[in-house]
Amino acid sequence: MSAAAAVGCSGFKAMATVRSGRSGHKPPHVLTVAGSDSGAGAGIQADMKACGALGAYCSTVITAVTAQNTVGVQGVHVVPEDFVAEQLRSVLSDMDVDVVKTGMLPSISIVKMLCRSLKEFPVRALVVDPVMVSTSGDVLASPTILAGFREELLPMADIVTPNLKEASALLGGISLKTIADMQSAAKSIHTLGPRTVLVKGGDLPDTMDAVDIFFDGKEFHELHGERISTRNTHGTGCTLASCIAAELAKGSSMLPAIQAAKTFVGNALRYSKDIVIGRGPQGPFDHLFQLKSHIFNLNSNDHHFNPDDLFLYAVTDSRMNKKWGRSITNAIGAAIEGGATIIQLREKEAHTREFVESATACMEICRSHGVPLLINDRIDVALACDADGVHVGQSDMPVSMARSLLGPNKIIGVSCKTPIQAQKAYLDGANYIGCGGVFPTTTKENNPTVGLDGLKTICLASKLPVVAIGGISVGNAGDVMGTGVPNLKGVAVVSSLFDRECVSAETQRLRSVLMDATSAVKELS
Ligand SMILES: Nc1ncnc2c1ncn2[C@@H]1O[C@H](COP(=O)(O)OP(=O)(O)OP(=O)(O)O)[C@@H](O)[C@H]1O
Ligand SMILES: Cc1ncc(CO)c(N)n1
Ligand SMILES: [Mg+2]
Repeated sequence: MSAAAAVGCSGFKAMATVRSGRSGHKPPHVLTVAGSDSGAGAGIQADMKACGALGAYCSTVITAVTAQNTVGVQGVHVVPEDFVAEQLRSVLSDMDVDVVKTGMLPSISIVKMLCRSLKEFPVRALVVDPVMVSTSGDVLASPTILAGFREELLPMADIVTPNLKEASALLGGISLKTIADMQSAAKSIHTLGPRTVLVKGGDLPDTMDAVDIFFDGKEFHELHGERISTRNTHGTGCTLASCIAAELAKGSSMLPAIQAAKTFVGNALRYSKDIVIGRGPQGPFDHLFQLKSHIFNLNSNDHHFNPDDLFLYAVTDSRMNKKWGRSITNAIGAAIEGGATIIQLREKEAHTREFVESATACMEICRSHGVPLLINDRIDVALACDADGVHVGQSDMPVSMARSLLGPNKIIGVSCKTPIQAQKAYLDGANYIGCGGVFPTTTKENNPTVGLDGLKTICLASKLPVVAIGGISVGNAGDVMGTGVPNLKGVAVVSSLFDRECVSAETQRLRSVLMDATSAVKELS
């Protein structure tokens, strides 16, 4: 059984904070067992930077020292097996390691000794990057380690992350040229014993996207990312595996960990695409870009998106506020008081200055209540007031562009009327979709409705959580939630809250209708 299967990956978070014997805070901890890269783009150096950037502590057991630069690998000095064992003992006997990540393991005896150490000191998850050949084509481990991988290390792994050449080597040298080849390779490698497999497509020829294939033992997931045109891709593989390890150590389950890792690599490449380090063909990238770019800054107060936030989604409308003589801050304050779980500012007429000022004031209110605030359409306003994200329509800025401007941590929602739009939203990196208009509404002109049947069809096609919108009120919200589709997480409303005299009382009424409908659905299922 794999290391994490014994305790269950999803239980990480609860355990991570209580394990330390001493009082105080134990950071998530990744141990990397890998080789040193003197050029510092890959290997141990990449692992430490990647884990640090994602907020995990990284200890290091060095298996080999390489003389390496942007031209290639000039030399390899293997650390004696006994001394690798001693390093492992030093770290594992003293520190509470959550996740072990392996990189360059230069000999079969080191592979076998590592497996013995992991049996003596079990950890919660094992991430195996089966480093054999770098993208530059240099051989980093002798083919004799393949037997050690197949027989001992892979059966203990929670995930193994071969690139195309490594996947081919693990399977006896078969050729891998297409996504279909990658899928069948992932399935075959799974039979060697790892709990899950990620075949990385960074080196797949003739692809517009950087596509990786994840196989969890049952299903395939195709992970797409924009292919960044740059020479600085040295160390992408090490970084991806370390990011997965860091996310697992922080408490994530596997698929979200991989998605976060892929987003990190894509953003790092994008940020570093023009940096020049070294004279050779393949340069390192900047793992610490988040320190330099506010756009990618992970240290902001961003609200971590939880699909349940979509339960009662209040969307403001300046005309209604004017009609009832309320300020926007009073309107959202009342909605939050009544139980709104997320707010969107939809200001189609406001001047930019006024919009930024009121959005900043709303942000303060929302943050103090732990309720996320999104801005409709205006990425610039969302950035200016450090909102939690944006909601865009099909004719607003494309989701992929909004994602690269806002960075990986902001929430992006997109309005979808068709299954194709819903699928695209997922591939482009949105967090949720808004589906509608479900019923006719006066808030939005010329808005064809999809009805409850259309809503259901789109929910079933969507891999993202869905919030229903359009003509929803206390009278029909029960029917909407009563459709019982699992990824329908809530309803978004405008006039049924804000075109009323008492916003907080209306919000409360709607909340109780939604609660009743969801408990009725739960009872039925
Ligand atoms: N140019 C690129 N743009 C975007 N993503 C990329 C690019 N190149 C690689 N990736 C992504 O980086 C990750 C690592 O994949 P890759 O196939 O390059 O691994 P690797 O060959 O083991 O890396 P290396 O040997 O350079 O450390 C994958 O998620 C892949 O899709
Ligand atoms: C030390 C080391 N580990 C892994 C890789 C794979 O990129 C590399 N080039 N060097
Ligand atoms: Mg590569």
